[in-house]
Amino acid sequence: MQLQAQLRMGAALLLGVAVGISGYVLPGYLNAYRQSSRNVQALESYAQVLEAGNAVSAERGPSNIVLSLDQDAGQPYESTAARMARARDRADQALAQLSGLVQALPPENQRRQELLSTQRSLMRGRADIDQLLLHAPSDRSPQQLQDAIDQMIDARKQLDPLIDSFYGEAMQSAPDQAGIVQMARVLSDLREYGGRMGSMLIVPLSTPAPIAPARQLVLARLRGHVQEIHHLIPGHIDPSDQDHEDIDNVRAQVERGFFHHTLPLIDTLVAQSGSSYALRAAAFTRQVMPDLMGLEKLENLFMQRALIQVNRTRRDNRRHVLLIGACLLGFCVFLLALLRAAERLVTRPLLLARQEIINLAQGDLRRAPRAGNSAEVRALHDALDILRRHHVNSMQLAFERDELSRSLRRQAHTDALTGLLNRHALEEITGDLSAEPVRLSKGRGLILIDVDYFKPINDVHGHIVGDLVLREVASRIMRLVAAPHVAFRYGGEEFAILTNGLSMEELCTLAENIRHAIADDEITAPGAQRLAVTASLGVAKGDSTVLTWLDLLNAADAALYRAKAQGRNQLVSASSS
Ligand SMILES: Nc1nc2c(ncn2[C@@H]2O[C@H](COP(=O)(O)OP(=O)(O)OP(=O)(O)O)[C@@H](O)[C@H]2O)c(=O)[nH]1
Repeated sequence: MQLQAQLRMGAALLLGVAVGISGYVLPGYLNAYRQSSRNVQALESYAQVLEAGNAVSAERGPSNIVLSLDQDAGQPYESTAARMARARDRADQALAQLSGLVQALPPENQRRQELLSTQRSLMRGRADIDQLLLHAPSDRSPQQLQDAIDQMIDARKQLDPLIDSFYGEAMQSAPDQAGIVQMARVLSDLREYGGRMGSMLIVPLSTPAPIAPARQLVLARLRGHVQEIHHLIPGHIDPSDQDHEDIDNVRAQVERGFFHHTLPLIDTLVAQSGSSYALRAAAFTRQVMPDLMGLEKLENLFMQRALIQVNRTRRDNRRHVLLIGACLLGFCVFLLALLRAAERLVTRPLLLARQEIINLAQGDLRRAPRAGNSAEVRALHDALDILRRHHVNSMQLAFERDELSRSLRRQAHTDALTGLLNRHALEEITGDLSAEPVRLSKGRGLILIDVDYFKPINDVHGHIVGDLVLREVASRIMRLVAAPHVAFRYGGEEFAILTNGLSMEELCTLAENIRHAIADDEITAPGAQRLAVTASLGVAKGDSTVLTWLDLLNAADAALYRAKAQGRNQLVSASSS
């Protein structure tokens, strides 16, 4: 298997393991993240419904002041009316936000219905109040006043099922925040019960008049509830938690304000029913409102604390999910980079080196393109260079050897004295005449030339002059013999011309020309001696009786013999003999 494929398989295996581990760990964190997101949502919804409840409760305070408008109010009507308008805005905003939450639910859903009836009830209460405000305080009947106040209390009551429902959801979604969720609910209830008790005193204090027995009963019951849930608020709240010093302070304010001021004040006023009240309605409301706001403030702090906690958990879970995802992604990128690096640094250089080796083996000595710069790859390239140099040297040597061999071969076939091909070269063509006869190919002819009376030249003029005569005779023969005919020095003072494609007549003409070329001009020897040289020639051609090289040689030799015998300086053809 290829290295690259093996690397890819290894990377895929590692990736599989990484994905497996992530697949094992990630769902847990993902679920935790989803759960914490649901917790955040449930707590935020719960905080909104509590705010809506508080806002609707809080609208009663300024409304009560506006409605009562007694002499000791100490504040101009306009500023109190503006305060009521702000309270209405706050309630509208809170209900609108809540409406946004339940808007997605189907119209017949319980929550939507409860919210709608709250809003309707609140609108009725406001309409009653606005109607009463059209009259002077002295023209407002106690019953109309009481009805308007009761309508506002009723509007807040309409919201209770919605608060219960979001409370249940928050308790279920964020069980680890159950203590805080419950505490916020307790504070919200205290705020409403306290406000409701106060509102029930407005008409008696405004009129002034005794509190009706039925209302006294309701007041006693509400007072009982408040008493009951008072102990659910711890005296000190999580003192180890440094960012909640505020909570502790506000908690102390609530204890001082609501439990030790508002409640005793209500108790006193209820006890004064039937006699004269120590306070009028507006003054009473102004005293009580800050204590009720303290309860709201404490509740908000609790909810903020819970939201911070669940948001922190959600952020932690999201960070874990992102971290695992990023690790997986990073690992994938790392593996890809590793594969690419392996391809660039190892596989590609190896394949290119392989191609270079193949090229060298095929005799291509050019340097092929290379890749990679690691020490190992550089060592491989060095080895390739060594191989190339060795190859170049080997080829150089082989070339020189071939040259030498060609030169030796040339020398072996050349006659050193005359430069003509020698007898050995002739035998390369005719074959070994002493062995199996070799058949003549068509058109072959042979002229044998023997210098006449050469021995006396040697004897009289010396071998140096003899050699010169032989070179001159060879030179004259060469001038007349051209391809496809070839001249040889056959031995001693004897020459041979192997012809191809000549008729006997053409052979004889050539032979006669050669004879004339030798005989017609004297040869000048050193010392300006002039030597008359002649030669005898025997001519033969392949025919029906001359079939082999040996036959041809014998026929030419016999003709030459006769030329000598007949007086020399002549030619004799085998056909004429
Ligand atoms: N200078 C010289 N002489 C050679 C060479 N080769 C052979 N010879 C001489 O050539 C002579 C040949 O003499 P012969 O065979 O008697 O022939 P010839 O004297 O030419 O007489 P005919 O052929 O009968 O005319 C000998 O004396 C050889 O020594 C050579 O390369 N150089």
